[in-house]
Amino acid sequence: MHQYTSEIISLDPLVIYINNFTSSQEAEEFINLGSDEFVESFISRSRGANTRVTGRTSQSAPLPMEHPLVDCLLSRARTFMGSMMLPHEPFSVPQLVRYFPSQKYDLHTDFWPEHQIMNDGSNRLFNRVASFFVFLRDNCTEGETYFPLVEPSHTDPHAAHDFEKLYGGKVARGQMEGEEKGVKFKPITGNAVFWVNVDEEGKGDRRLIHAGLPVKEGEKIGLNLWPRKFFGTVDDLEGGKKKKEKKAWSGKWKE
Ligand SMILES: O=C(O)CCC(=O)C(=O)O
Ligand SMILES: [Fe+2]
Repeated sequence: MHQYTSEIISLDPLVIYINNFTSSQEAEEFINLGSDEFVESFISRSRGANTRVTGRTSQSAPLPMEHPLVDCLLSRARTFMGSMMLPHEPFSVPQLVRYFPSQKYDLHTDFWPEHQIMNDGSNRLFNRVASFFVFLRDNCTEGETYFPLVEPSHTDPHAAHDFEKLYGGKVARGQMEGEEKGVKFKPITGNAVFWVNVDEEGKGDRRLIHAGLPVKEGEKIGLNLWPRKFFGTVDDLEGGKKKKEKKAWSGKWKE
């Protein structure tokens, strides 16, 4: 039986740190399962073709969902989510992401501003209701995952300066334009960050913008798990009418 522990970082929006979400051995096995498949990362746009952009310079690789180890991890993630996920709601294909020195992923959200259409012919709409980002290889300096708009929930404001001590250096305050802002998570093999992207009505929460900060030295590998939630069908949305074309939106915060 695999054991992990969790710590709430922020209640609203909900961000949870998970210790030992995978063992180091599992982490290496996930890397091995995907490492032949690495290609330059692209950004999945709301509409239109996926594109390569300068804001994401990493490589990505899908993991085979039917592999018993991947299936086991997805069940672990499903159990973690409890009633947030209905039994018929699936995960997207898990995605490894790898960074070498100076590679990064600029600020973006993991949800789409417009729900996506399932490609199984059902016409159901879905979005990435939450995200798990699991650190699988931490052989690097810097390369933290940074959330500029998430402030840690403190019951005692005087405890703020003890922040790093509180989380044993795994979580630190971030900086933006010279000011202390948000939180950043240090890559530590096996540990994960979980957050909720989309509310019950299907509205995305832009406070969850985040970035993979540039790796300074070494190599960082992470794994994205994206639980999908269904929000009706195309027919509910359009009332049978053809929808107007909207400008593609990549989930990127700024150009
Ligand atoms: O590499 C990171 O720290 C974050 C990666 C990420 O946000 C993503 O792949 O969507
Ligand atoms: Fe992301």
